[in-house]
Amino acid sequence: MIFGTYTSTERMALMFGLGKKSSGTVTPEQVLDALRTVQEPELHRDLVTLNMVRDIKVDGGNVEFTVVLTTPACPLRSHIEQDCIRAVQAIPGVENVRVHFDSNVPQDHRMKGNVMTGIRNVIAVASGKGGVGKSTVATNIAVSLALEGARVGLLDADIYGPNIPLMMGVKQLPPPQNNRIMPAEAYGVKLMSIGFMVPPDQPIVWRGPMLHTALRQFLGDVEWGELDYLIVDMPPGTGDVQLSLAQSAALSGGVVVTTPQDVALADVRKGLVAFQKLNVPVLGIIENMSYFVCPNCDTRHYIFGQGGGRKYAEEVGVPLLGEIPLDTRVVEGGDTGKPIVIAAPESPVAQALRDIARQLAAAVSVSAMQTQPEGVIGLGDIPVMND
Ligand SMILES: Nc1ncnc2c1ncn2[C@@H]1O[C@H](COP(=O)(O)OP(=O)(O)OP(=O)(O)O)[C@@H](O)[C@H]1O
Repeated sequence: MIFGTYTSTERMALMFGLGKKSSGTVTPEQVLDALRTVQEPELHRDLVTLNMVRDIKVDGGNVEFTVVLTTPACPLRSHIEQDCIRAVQAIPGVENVRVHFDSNVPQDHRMKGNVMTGIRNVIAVASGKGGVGKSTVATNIAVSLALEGARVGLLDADIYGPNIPLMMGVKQLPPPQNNRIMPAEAYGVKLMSIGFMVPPDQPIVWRGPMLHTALRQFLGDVEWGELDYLIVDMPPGTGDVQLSLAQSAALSGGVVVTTPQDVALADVRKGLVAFQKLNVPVLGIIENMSYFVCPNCDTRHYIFGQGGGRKYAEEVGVPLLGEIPLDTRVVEGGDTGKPIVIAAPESPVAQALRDIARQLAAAVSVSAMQTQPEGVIGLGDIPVMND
C-alpha cells in the first residue's frame, strides 16, 4: 500500500479498511456532491449552485466531467481544476479524475433591449488624458481575448485620433451585405472604426447629434454577429462620446488607462467620475508605461515613479488590473499593424497585456452575473449527468 499521496486522516482510513480504494461503485451524485464543496473563487459560490458542472461520466474508478467557466479567459482555471481534482479524489473508489473546460460568457442583462442584439458585454476603455496608450491597450486586450477563444469586437470611437485600423493592419471595410455594414476582421477580432467613415487626411469635427447618430449606427447597423465582448476605444477625456454611448448602449463596465506620472493620475479621477455619473461600473484601472526592463541586465527601471497606479487604485477603491512595461516593440507593432501580443507573445509587455485581459474578463463576468434576473443563479441550465 502506498501512502505517499494521502493525508494522515486518509492514511488512517486506509489502514482501518475504510480506504478510498476499497469501497463500492462511485456514482455521479457523489461526484456532484463533492463538487458542491468547490467554490468559484470570484463568484463566491460553489460550482454546482452556479450550474457550472456538465457531463459527469463515471467508469469504475475513472471520473470525468466538464466545468463551464464564465469566460474562456478565466485567470483561475488551473486553481479551479486543482480544487475539483482534490474534492473528487476524496470520494472512496475514485482513482483518476479528468476535468474538461468549456465556457459560456454570461450576458450582461443591462444589454438586453438596446440597439445591439447578440452582444453580451460592452466594455469602454477610457483615459483621463491623451497619449497614455489607451488605443494600444484596447487593441491588445481585444486580441488577447480572441486568443483565449472569446468572440470579440473592437469599436474605435476615438473621434480625435481613430488609429485602431492602423494598429490592426486594416485599411478598409469589406463591402456591405444586405444593407448591413460588415465589420473588418483581423487577428480574430471584428473591427469597426470611425476612421473608416472619413478620409484619413480630413480633420473630423463631430458635433453632438452627428456623433450620436454615428455611434448608434456603429452599434445597431454593423453586423457584429454574436459577441462575448465588444471593446470600445473611447476618445481621451470625458464628453460627448461617453454620454452618447451610455445613452445608446448599456455599458457593462469601463476601465481607465493611466501612466504612473502624477499628472496622468490626477486625470484618472475625471475618467472615473464620468463613468460613475453615467452609472457605468468601473472594472479597474490599468497602468501603462509602468517601468522599463533593461535589455542588458533585466533590471526594472521605474522611469515615472513606482507604485503610483496601485496606490491610487487603493485610494479610490478600484482594482488595479495590471502594470504594463515600456517596450519600443509596442510602437513598432502599432505602426506595422501587428499588436504586441501577436508580434512578441513571449515579451513581458505581451504577457502583462494577456494577464490584464484575463483579469478584465473575470471582472466582467462578476459584474454581468450581478445583473441576472432574480431567481436565476449561475449559468442557468441544469447539470447533465451521464454514467
Ligand atoms: N507600453 C508601451 N511601451 C512603449 N510604447 C507604448 C506603450 N504603450 C503605448 N505606447 C506608444 O505610445 C504612443 C501612444 O499610444 P496610443 O496611441 O495607444 O495612446 P492613446 O492614449 O490612445 O493616445 P490618443 O489619446 O492620442 O488616442 C504610441 O506610439 C504607442 O505605440
